[in-house]
Amino acid sequence: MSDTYQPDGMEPSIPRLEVRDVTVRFAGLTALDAVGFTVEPGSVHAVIGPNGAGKSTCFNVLSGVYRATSGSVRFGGAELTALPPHRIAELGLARTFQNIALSPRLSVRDNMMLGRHRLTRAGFVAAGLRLPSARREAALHNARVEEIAAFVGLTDRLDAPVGLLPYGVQKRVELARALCMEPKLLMLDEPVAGMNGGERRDMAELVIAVRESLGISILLVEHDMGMVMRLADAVTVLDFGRRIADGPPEKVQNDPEVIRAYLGATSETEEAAS
Ligand SMILES: Nc1ncnc2c1ncn2[C@@H]1O[C@H](COP(=O)(O)OP(=O)(O)OP(=O)(O)O)[C@@H](O)[C@H]1O
Repeated sequence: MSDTYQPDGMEPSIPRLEVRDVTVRFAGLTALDAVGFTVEPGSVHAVIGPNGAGKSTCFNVLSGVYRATSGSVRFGGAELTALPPHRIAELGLARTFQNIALSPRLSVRDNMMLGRHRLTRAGFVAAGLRLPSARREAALHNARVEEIAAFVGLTDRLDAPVGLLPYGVQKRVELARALCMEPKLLMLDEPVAGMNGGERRDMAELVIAVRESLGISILLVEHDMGMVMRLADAVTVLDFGRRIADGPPEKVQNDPEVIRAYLGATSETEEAAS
């Protein structure tokens, strides 16, 4: 991993993300019930909770995939709740997905180039005709992709088709592609799900490196408690769509309602399995 990676073309200021009273209803089911939290600039903020608590719904609202029934999400001066996903991405929110969402036949380089799409100025025609301006721009994007690949430790995989890479490396490519968007807020949906111990440690180190090198905010949904407690500056806990706790990890970890929600979830799972 290189430590020379620097922000590129970013405004120096990272906006605060303010989620206020967000409610999402699906035909009779309240997936999020007046949920609120704030992601401070440059912090790592985790959203945790038992299965079905509303974590993915929350991510989907922030990235514009789902529309909130009510409530507000502000990123600096911008209200996000009425915006489509590509506009939210343009404002500097980039995300990864719980299930890998890469093009498996394309190389790592091409998948990362797709992440640069919103930053590409040359029009379709100029690019198609290979005009000098478009070629110069492509070269700059390629150089940036190589820089980011070096940072996340993917240099020797750049030309490999993503589908042939081990799972842990594919998750790393997803994160690299999100970084290619030059985000101000990086949203990671279960970044270590399905990984073995070594891969988990590598990913945790990478998240720390992103925060330290770039100073961007990171919002994390994660089941791995060890990872959350180690990485997060602040934790929001959801249960049945409601926020039941919010604060620094050590405070949240000892909160009786949080312990009850997790123990309840465990005993229900055990009952279902028996
Ligand atoms: N598109 C949808 N249509 C209907 N119900 C949905 C939809 N998406 C989520 N839900 C419901 O909303 C609730 C919250 O789901 P969500 O996936 O946000 O939880 P989660 O905390 O991410 O769970 P997990 O940890 O299992 O991923 C669940 O009851 C789920 O079934």
